[in-house]
Amino acid sequence: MADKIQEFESPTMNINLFIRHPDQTLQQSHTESEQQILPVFEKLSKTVASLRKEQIELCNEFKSMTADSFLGSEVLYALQTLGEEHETLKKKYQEECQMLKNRCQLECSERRRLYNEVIELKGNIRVFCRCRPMNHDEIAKGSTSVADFDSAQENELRIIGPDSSRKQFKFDHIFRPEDNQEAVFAQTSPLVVSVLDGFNVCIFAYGQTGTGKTFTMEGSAENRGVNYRTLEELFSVSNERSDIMKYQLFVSMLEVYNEKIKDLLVEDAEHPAKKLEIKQSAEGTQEVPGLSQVPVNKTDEVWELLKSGSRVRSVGSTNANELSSRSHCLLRVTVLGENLVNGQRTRSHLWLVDLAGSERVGKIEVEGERLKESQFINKSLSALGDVISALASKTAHIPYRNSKLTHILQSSLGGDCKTLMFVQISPSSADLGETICSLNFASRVRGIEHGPARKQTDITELFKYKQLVRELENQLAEERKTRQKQENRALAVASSHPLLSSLTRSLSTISEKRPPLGPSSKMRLPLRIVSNFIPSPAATQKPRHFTASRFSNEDKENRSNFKPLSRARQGSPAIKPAPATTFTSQIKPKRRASAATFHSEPSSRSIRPAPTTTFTSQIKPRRRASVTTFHSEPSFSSSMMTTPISRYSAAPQMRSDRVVGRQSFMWDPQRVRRMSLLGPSSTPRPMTVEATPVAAPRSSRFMGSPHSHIVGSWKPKHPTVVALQRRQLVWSPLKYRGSKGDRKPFV
Ligand SMILES: Nc1ncnc2c1ncn2[C@@H]1O[C@H](COP(=O)(O)OP(=O)(O)OP(=O)(O)O)[C@@H](O)[C@H]1O
Repeated sequence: MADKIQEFESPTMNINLFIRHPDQTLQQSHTESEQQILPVFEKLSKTVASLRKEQIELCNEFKSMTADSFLGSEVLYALQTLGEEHETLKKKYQEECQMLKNRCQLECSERRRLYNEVIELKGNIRVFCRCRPMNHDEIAKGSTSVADFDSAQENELRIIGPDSSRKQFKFDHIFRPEDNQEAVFAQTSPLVVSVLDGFNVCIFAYGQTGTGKTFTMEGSAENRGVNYRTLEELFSVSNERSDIMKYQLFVSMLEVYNEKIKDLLVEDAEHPAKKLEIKQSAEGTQEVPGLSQVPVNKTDEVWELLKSGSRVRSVGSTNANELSSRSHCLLRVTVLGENLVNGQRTRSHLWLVDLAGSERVGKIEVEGERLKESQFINKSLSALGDVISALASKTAHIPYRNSKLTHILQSSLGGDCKTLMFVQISPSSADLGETICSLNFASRVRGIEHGPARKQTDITELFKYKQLVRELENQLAEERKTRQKQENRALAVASSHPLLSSLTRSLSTISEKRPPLGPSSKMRLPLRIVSNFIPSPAATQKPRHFTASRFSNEDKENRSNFKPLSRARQGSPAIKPAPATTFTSQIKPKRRASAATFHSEPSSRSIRPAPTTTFTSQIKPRRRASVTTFHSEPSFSSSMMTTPISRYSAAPQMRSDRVVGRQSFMWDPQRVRRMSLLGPSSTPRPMTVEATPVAAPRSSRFMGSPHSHIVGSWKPKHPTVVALQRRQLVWSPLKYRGSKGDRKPFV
């Protein structure tokens, strides 16, 4: 039994214990009962064996088990499908994200591009004019309104002179006295929003004291101005864009008073801990280390902040304004932007500037401290004018550092920055002079942005004409060569024949005396004159005559009459008209023309048809004309004819205002443009301007006309020559000579 027990290793201890009971007495006593236990034991053994077998099977089964053993094929398929779907969706999501990212980038750049285009079209420098209502004082004193608004022309304004003449001004927008702050901001908001797109923007209010600069920029609690509305708009737009953009806005407020910078947002602005200076950062931007920068998150906190800043601002009483701003107040809004999709970050500034009054020192009768303030104000406003002028003429050096005002605004004036100027005016007849000055300055600022485009057009035209001239030159040279060869051949044949020797000699003599095929070297290139004279269409239509009743600021002719930004107003010398003008240009081939000389000739000496104005050109080969010579002939009736040069000649910025006798002077279009902006005069422009210089005796050297027989005998064949000759604006002595005196060569 024991052996049997040993034979079977019971799977359970209980069974073993039961079988291997050690008590011998029990063993003996149970001997009899063994027979009874045996069948049970066998039964149990069988059970154990079967269990053991089952266990082995289970073990094997377990060992051979895989994932498939647990799941049915449907479940597996479903899982596989889900996995694939998951992968597809993940891929799609990633693609969508990429597309969104690209779209955001595209939208951003597209928005920037479109906005840039609009601004480019409208001009990077935009000018809005705002006329305030008449105040009680002015009405009480019996002043009348000089501002005449045309309901049909929204952006035009006429100023009525003392003699009832009207001077017309045109701006990007004109706000009338009845226009409220909301209307003003509606026009301004597109520009301010571009700061959220990463552009630097500068908005400034310019004008005489008491015309509403502070009203426009700051406003009052009931009539909030551009500053507050700007921040309100920035909050609103940044909220709209919150799903793709995150913005942080900071506000700084400072004033430039007597060329010193004062932080208006510190506790004790009157006693600053440190002197504030402008420093250039590593990125090249202008920073004011130590200037407080307050983060702003909602409109509620902004108004109080702005008010606290303006309370500290330097104001003083002048006879022109009870609370006159004696400093330039600058509010800077710094925008930090982060594109949540592509992580792109931007940092841009918006400057909102309330300039100090631009009135004349004499006008406000200041002295002492006020006078000193006014001088500083004058200086910085002049510097601002210089910067704008230099930006317009695209000169390499922009004089930003000439004043604290321009230096601090350096990163926000010029380049692809957007600039908006509010020119503020008073409607009162008592302020007429100042109003005209402000409007003239604003017109010049507005005219600036169209400069480069005009210049390009001119360059294209010039290039076209130069090409034509070059073609003509080549053609003439070719023809001359061929002709020379023919003559040489004929002479050689003639000289080889004894009977013709005498004739050969005669021919040689004739050949020497004979004119060349084309015009002589002196008059060969009349067309080169086109590089100097590209008369404007107007020049061929009607004379320019500025009178008291007609002085449109649209007319670029009045550049000659520009007044400066400076308040040191002086009268500009009026240029007296000559009764008639003959422009005689002597341009020598292969030399460039860069200067002009005027000549005046008494009528008695004139040999040209009296009623016309004649351009005589002499061009010598292998010289580029560096001097263009002008003659004025009193006998000619077309005294008002205007050419580009004659226009410039009338400009005070030419090195010679008047032409006396034969005189040469250089002119530089950039200088003309710059000086025209800030010329020496700042008084209202004279009502009459003549474009023609004072007549002076003409040099006899230019009295003679090209030889008629040459002109008459030479007929150009080349289509370019023929076409060029037909052009009205190109004067050719050949054409004139061929006219037998009955044709007017230049009208
Ligand atoms: N468009 C307007 N509507 C109503 N009131 C105006 C308007 N413009 C200006 N004013 C009022 O004219 C007065 C002078 O305006 P403001 O102080 O803004 O002039 P300013 O040009 O800033 O003068 P300064 O250069 O001396 O600081 C203020 O009382 C102002 O409320």
